[in-house]
Amino acid sequence: MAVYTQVSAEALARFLAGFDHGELVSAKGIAEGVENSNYLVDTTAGRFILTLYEKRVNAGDLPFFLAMLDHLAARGNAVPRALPDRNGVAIHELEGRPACLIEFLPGVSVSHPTEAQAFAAGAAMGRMHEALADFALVRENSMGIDTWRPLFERCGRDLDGIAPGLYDGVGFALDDVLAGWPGHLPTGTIHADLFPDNVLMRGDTVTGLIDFYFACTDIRAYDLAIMHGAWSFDSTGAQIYPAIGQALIAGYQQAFGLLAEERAGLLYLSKGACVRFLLSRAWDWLNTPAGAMVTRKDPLAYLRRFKAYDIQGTALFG
Ligand SMILES: Nc1ncnc2c1ncn2[C@@H]1O[C@H](COP(=O)(O)OP(=O)(O)OP(=O)(O)O)[C@@H](O)[C@H]1O
Ligand SMILES: N[C@@H](CCO)C(=O)O
Repeated sequence: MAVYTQVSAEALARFLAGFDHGELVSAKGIAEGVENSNYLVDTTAGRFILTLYEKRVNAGDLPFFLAMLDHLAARGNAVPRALPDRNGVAIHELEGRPACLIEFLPGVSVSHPTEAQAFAAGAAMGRMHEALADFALVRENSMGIDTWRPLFERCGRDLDGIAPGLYDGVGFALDDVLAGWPGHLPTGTIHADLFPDNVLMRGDTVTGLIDFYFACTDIRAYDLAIMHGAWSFDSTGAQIYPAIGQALIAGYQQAFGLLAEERAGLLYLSKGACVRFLLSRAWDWLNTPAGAMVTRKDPLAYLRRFKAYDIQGTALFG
């Protein structure tokens, strides 16, 4: 359960008093997620999400994320905006952490997406990229390709404590990805973490894209590659569902389009996404603070994905 920071009822009631969104009725920590502390807050005026930003979110980046959400919402994308208080301020401090009160969106995230759901989610990413084509702000990817070797070296031989041979396995994957990376592809503003748990759906309809706190400026097709790895495998990474990946790509292509060179680059972008999530999960596995109510995610699930991409190759993206 991702609640790193506890919020007292008194502090939350005082916080809400600054907004025109009713008085506190109830609040409970949300089980999903690993990055930030999230609470579901009911007030006399409705339902909201309270997010306290933790270790990986730099407070200085919040204006970028909130501007991106406003930009997308203004163009009809279903994304949650951070709500301003009576003074027009959206970024606050609560229990010593940066905090925002955020619109609640309906829908649930699916654990086993169907092809129709994958098509709809790919199309939602395509519409998001379309809407972001004229978004002017830039944010470097804090988990981008240049950070992978330094993070690998910081994890070092401790990786072998997670699984024997993991240090060599990650080293091989990293060398392969750095050699094949299609760094020439078009860039844009990307979500960079659009896993199934960050897409809210009702049936086959996308009702919300959430969790924009890795959003950045990077290769646009890398966003689709991240999605491919997250959606078209089971959670252990042992089982691949190629038709789900094809549906994602088809939905994206229909909504936004995909250049032939972007399609050709998807294999190495997807392998790169495996290295990125393998490393962040391994780092968290080795460094999760004692007492945090959070379920660590399995790094090995991304080594298995990497191996599947390595064996099956470009046929997966044809
Ligand atoms: N705006 C929203 N509307 C409805 N539910 C939301 C909203 N924001 C977050 N949630 C719920 O809270 C959960 C955790 O949110 P979120 O994914 O942002 O957390 P996180 O810790 O940043 O997660 P992650 O591990 O994906 O980075 C979501 O899975 C969803 O159930
Ligand atoms: N989506 C990420 C967690 C957020 O970085 C993962 O599954 O590893």
